[in-house]
Amino acid sequence: MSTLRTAALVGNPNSGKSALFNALTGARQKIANYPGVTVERKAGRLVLPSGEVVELIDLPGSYSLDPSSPDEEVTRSVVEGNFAGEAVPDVLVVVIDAANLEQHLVFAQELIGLGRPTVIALNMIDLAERDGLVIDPAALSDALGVPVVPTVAVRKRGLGVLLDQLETAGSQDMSARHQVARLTMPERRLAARNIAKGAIVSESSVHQLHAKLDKVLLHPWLGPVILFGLLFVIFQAVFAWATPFADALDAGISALIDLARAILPEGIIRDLVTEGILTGVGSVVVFLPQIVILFAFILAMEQSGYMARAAFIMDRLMAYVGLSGRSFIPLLSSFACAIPGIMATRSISDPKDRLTTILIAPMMTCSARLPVYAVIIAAFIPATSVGPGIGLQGLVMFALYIAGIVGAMVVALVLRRTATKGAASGFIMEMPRYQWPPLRDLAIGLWQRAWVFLRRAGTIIFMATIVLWLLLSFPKAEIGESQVDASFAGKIADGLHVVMEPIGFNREISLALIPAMAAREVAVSALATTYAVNAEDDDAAAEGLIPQLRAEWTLPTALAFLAWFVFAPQCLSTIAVARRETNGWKWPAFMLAYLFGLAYIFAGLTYWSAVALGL
Ligand SMILES: Nc1nc2c(ncn2[C@@H]2O[C@H](COP(=O)(O)OP(=O)(O)OP(=O)(O)O)[C@@H](O)[C@H]2O)c(=O)[nH]1
Ligand SMILES: [Mg+2]
Repeated sequence: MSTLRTAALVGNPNSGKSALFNALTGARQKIANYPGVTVERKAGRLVLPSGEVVELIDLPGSYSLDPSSPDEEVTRSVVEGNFAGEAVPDVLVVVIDAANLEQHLVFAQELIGLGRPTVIALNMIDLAERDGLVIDPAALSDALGVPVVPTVAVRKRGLGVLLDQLETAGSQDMSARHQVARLTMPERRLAARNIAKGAIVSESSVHQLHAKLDKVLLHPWLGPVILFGLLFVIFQAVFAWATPFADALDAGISALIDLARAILPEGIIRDLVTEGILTGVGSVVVFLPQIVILFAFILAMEQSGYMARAAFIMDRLMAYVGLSGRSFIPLLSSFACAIPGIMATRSISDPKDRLTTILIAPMMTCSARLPVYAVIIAAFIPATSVGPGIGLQGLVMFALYIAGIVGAMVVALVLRRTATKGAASGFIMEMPRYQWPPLRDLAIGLWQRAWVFLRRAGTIIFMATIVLWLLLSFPKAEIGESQVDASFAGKIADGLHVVMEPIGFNREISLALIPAMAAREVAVSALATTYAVNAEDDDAAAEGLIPQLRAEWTLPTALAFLAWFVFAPQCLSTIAVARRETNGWKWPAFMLAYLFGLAYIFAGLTYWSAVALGL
């Protein structure tokens, strides 16, 4: 039982609670410029000027204490002290957006009305100033009866004063609070308008540029064209810009392998290090530059406010398949990884909308597929240009991403008429303001992404590679027999190959699919290790994965392999999260079955069409 005082950050979505949480506790919670980023309660610690340690809780944004979605339910239960194992927070830090004063004061009053020690963080004061708003915090404080501290969470401005107020919050005068508590919703709205009016000293309209920007970016047909154009550019960049860095990494790994060969005595250990660890893990690590480039774009789009516009543009498209734009943000998060994507569905209020979104999230191309796609594309798709500045490789990558999206939309359409039948719910999302992505946040975000990727390489991929190498290396082959044929892994692969052969998969692919259930990238490291073990001598092994793929695979097989990865639910953690979020095995089992079914069918169709076309 902790005896620390607790303070909870509450307020409307996108007011900067998590940014403030990070600034106060040194944590690295995800922040992004659209509502609904935080979906769970998160705790951290901060130290007051007196030396007292306080537990700070970051909460999902909410519009009222009357929850309309699972994430808002978390906020209410924490604030009201009903959250399992947790007492009522001692202090509420209500975070409001200075440039959206009127809207944010509605919920703020409801919170003040609870009659608990409360401090208001008047956040984003910098954006209010940029937009030509001058606000008088003292007037606001008088009207609300609680301390108001202007802050800029992302620049750590105003934090000292905020901490001082937290220190003394326990001795606040509560006498005026009961008046606020009795207000009805319409009365609160009216009061919010009046209080905001009274606190705004001056206002000039410099919104014009942003309004013009919205006219273009949200235009009925120009908007989608710009969005798809942008996605297109992103995938071109992923290939074009990454090459020099990837080549350098590749050269570094080859040098390491040569070094290991030179210093280690011939034997099992040397083989494990060169064929297993360095070849396997290295084959995935070379994709770091592409991952970083992809995320640089995603983070910039999130922070600038464009992502919410993209959701708005997609809303119409999503309505056709029975989903709302609300699903867009979780689906978009799934491009990084389906796990946070599925968790982000907590901000969807309609349960059937939410379930459908969970079920299709794994079809969004997560970043773990990037190495798989990239290695096959590099091996089989020529690096030619199909137009000014348009490379064929980037185009194929773009097509694979689109295939996932189209597949997901078709499945949603079918599900919404069958398993998760229901009408599409309306879309209400406030558009965040545009702003330049803070460079520091961008750098931190990229660093985190790169670290997640490298950590996977160092843990899951490392372990899977070692296990696979052992299974591939024993029992030892007789003279004249291939090592893979003789090995345990070879026997396992032979079994699975019977099922996979009709869709053009060879034995190495069949084998790689098994460890890839742990993480998709393992498919690449598994292939690299298998070919390295099978190579006749060190020189053949040193050639690298891509020449070996070219030598061993036909083009139809390579294309079928890509099609498989568009659909296959190749990652157990996703299934586990789906189980947690749907409270049972029914839906994850359904997800597993339909995704494997689609993967098999589409890989097969791709293979047979390619063979028929004589590719
Ligand atoms: N300019 C400026 N931007 C800010 C400030 N505080 C937060 N932001 C930005 O506002 C956006 C939203 O911040 P978050 O901390 O994710 O907001 P939140 O309240 O946690 O949002 P939810 O988790 O969705 O409820 C991010 O893009 C931040 O970089 C601020 O004081 N000034
Ligand atoms: Mg947040």
